[in-house]
Amino acid sequence: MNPGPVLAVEGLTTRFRTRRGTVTAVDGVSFSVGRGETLGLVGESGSGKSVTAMSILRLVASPGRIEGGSVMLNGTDLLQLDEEQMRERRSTQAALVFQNPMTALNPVFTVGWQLGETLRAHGRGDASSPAVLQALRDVGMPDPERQAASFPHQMSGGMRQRVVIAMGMLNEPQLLIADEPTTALDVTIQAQVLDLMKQLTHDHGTALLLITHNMGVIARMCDRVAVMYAGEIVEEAPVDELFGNARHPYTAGLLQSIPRVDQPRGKLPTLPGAPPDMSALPGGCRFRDRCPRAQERCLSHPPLAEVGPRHSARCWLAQDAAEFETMEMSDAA
Ligand SMILES: Nc1ncnc2c1ncn2[C@@H]1O[C@H](COP(=O)(O)OP(=O)(O)OP(=O)(O)O)[C@@H](O)[C@H]1O
Repeated sequence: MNPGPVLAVEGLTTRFRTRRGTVTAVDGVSFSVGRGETLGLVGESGSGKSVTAMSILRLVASPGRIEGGSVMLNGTDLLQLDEEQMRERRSTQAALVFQNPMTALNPVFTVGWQLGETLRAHGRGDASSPAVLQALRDVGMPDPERQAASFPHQMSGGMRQRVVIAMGMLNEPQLLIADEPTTALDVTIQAQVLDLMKQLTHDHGTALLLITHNMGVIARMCDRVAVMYAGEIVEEAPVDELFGNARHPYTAGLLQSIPRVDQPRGKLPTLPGAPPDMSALPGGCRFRDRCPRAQERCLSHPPLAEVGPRHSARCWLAQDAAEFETMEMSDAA
């Protein structure tokens, strides 16, 4: 039996209707994440990554509204549930980790008490349950008894993020969404927290949607990558394929902007230009104005189409090249 993906997002569209105009932050986005798999969602600031995450869990606040698509979590469309059913799914099947752990932690209660509350909400124990100390041990806390009795402000940023991950994993969710989970941490701590998430999701078979603007994080963590630009997915591929054979000029640009150890400080290549105004999107390819390879044809909007095995790109040139390669292969056969 094929159990299907844990998360399957199809045609997700979320808009903000503001006085200054309508912003289509997420525009027909589709992807899926399987059990134990990590999908990276990468793109520059403002490309729609966080709104995608919030839309999946129906946490978009007004004036934002999900206006189309489906979000299947284990075969159930979350967009069709009532608020009560949705709350239940959020607490039992999915967990969120944000950049700032203090958004998930309450400053006036001890860490042990807060972990206990998570258990209690599901009738699985309380602060005195051995599961609390075990959860802290699982995320590599050196002295779980002492940490359980601590308040969040008495911990370092890295330790707090470990507590949030412990809290998220306590109910063994099938889906974990992590939005820039390590951006606020020191580089060495970042690596430790990422490795911890990788190990926990691997051990529990959790599907992980990892949002970041950092290609280095993607390389370290992901099985597959979806690249977002101006509200759309512009390329998707397995991680090695994307790094070795990027087909969309935007992805190629992002890859060039990865800091390299042999690069003198301050000489970071960045993508020239800026993303389009999301309330006045141009017709055609949205990357056109920044694209070194733009042509007349890019005035019409390219679909996201297959350019190789498990590899798709929203670019006319990439699609032409893929067609040419297929023709050459069939000629050779
Ligand atoms: N409350 C809001 N009202 C109006 N527009 C919004 C609101 N929240 C988000 N947006 C718009 O939605 C778009 C996508 O934002 P989003 O936060 O998802 O980007 P992002 O890729 O996650 O960026 P970052 O990496 O900076 O978090 C942006 O153009 C933003 O201006």
